[in-house]
Amino acid sequence: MGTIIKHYERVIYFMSVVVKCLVSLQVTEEKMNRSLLKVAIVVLNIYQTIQPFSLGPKITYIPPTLPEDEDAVFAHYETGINFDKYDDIMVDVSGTNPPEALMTFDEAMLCESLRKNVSKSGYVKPTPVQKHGIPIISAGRDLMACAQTGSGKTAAFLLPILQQLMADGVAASRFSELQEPEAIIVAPTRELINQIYLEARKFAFGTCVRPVVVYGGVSTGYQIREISRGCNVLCGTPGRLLDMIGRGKVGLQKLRYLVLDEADRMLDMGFEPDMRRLVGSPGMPSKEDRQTLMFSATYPEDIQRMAADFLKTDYLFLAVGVVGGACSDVEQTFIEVTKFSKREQLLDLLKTTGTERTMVFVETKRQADFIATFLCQEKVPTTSIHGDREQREREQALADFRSGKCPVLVATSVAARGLDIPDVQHVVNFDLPNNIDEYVHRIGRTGRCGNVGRAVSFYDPDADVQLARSLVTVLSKAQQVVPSWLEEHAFSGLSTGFNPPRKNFASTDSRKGGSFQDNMMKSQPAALAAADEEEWE
Ligand SMILES: Nc1ncnc2c1ncn2[C@@H]1O[C@H](COP(=O)(O)OP(=O)(O)OP(=O)(O)O)[C@@H](O)[C@H]1O
Repeated sequence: MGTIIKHYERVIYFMSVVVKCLVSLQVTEEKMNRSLLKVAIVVLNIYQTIQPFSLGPKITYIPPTLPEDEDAVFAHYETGINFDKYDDIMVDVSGTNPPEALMTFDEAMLCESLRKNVSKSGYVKPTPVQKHGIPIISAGRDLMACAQTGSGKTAAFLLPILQQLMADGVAASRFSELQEPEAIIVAPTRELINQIYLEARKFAFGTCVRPVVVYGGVSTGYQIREISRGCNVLCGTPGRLLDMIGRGKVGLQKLRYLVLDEADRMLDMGFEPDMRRLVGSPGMPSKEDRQTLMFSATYPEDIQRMAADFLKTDYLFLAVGVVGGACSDVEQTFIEVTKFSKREQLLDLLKTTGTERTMVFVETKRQADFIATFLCQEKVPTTSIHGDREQREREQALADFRSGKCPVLVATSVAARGLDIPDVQHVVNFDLPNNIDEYVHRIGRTGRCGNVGRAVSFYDPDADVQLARSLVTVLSKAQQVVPSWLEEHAFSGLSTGFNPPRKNFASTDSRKGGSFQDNMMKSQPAALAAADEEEWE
């Protein structure tokens, strides 16, 4: 019986690979007729259903070698016309004796090579989270920070850490079996941690500090070799990090900094046990003996609990902007649709956006494949990213989207969280998410770093009414026009029952007594519906 299942599985696996190839080659209607396409999609669906039960092939993927030339390392975003508006964002720092904020990068007293790297990255002026975060971290304080999407959180923690490591002249012992990094950075998704690594690599360029990244979907042997070549800053997704520690490749004796980025997402994705295992790993310095930094877009009760457990009692709390609020540089529009009209509406919309980079969010992996195939058929160069695609395909999809070869990227939420891709002008919520935090994160893929962007959401009254109130609140707080029909839905009574506000959400430090309760902003704790068995890390 087992053998029959294995054969069956192999056939289905083989067919699914063929379908995926056809999809990625953008096979169009002329080459493959519609009925064949339908059969192909059914096969793919069957494969996706049975795949979780199979052990799957051994992972052998090795990512392409990164270019070493300066132009590639320092390729960056141009800051947008609204970059200076960041200065008007409300900032709240609480806790005892916070250090003074800095106003310029010069005041950060960065060492020469780091200063040069910051300038080559095109950074002229720090963003608010950097102005406040850098001195707090440099002063050795633990930090819990909440700041809006695209506002420069990564550099806020990387710069002071790298500065300290460079000032202390750390250098990784090359070609040693066991590496003992001074800093560990954890983030929930492969793409996000890779992005953080690229930023670290950029700022550490030409210095002795060596960052390394580890995440799922890539050959473990390859990553072990990368670590053994020297590792000062280890960036990783939770599972792979624990794996490397468990295999004795990474020791924690020298650890000075522990950074948990997108902490709320890590909890939503069920990584709390992994986080607790990490801080309880043998050799992990106690919280008194390490500096712990947590970044989160929201500050619900479970994050406060984690902050209390992981951070020193005198940690500082930094809130930049409306926590959980949308970036006002994104123009948000809503179109009332029915489930059956969405596809045609999407096509109409994409015809107006032309070659501008557009991310289309859908709820499920199946839907992502289906919509991407549909768009390719309609001659819109499209690629897709979700947890069922192999790592090689995920990285290729991002590369094709970045380069503009495929200006449309269809994605599930989890795969696209935290992505920082230049020139994403549009975000389309083909399916609205079922919680408001997710909505804010998705639309934050555009309008980054002072640039303007546009988000269009398809609102299906049959499916999305529970989100209406939170949407109205987000729109009003971001000074956007609220359509009257959306307001009607929001206050129709239907909206309330299904969308209980998340308790204890505070945009200020809960140790002050949670003075500001922003109930309207929240929906269910984000046990992500779209998460449907995605493989994140
Ligand atoms: N001071 C600065 N000047 C110019 N560009 C900056 C500055 N700080 C950050 N950036 C750039 O802005 C972009 C967004 O930064 P980053 O990804 O750190 O944002 P984020 O706050 O982590 O966003 P998200 O919450 O969506 O993950 C990056 O491309 C980064 O290099």
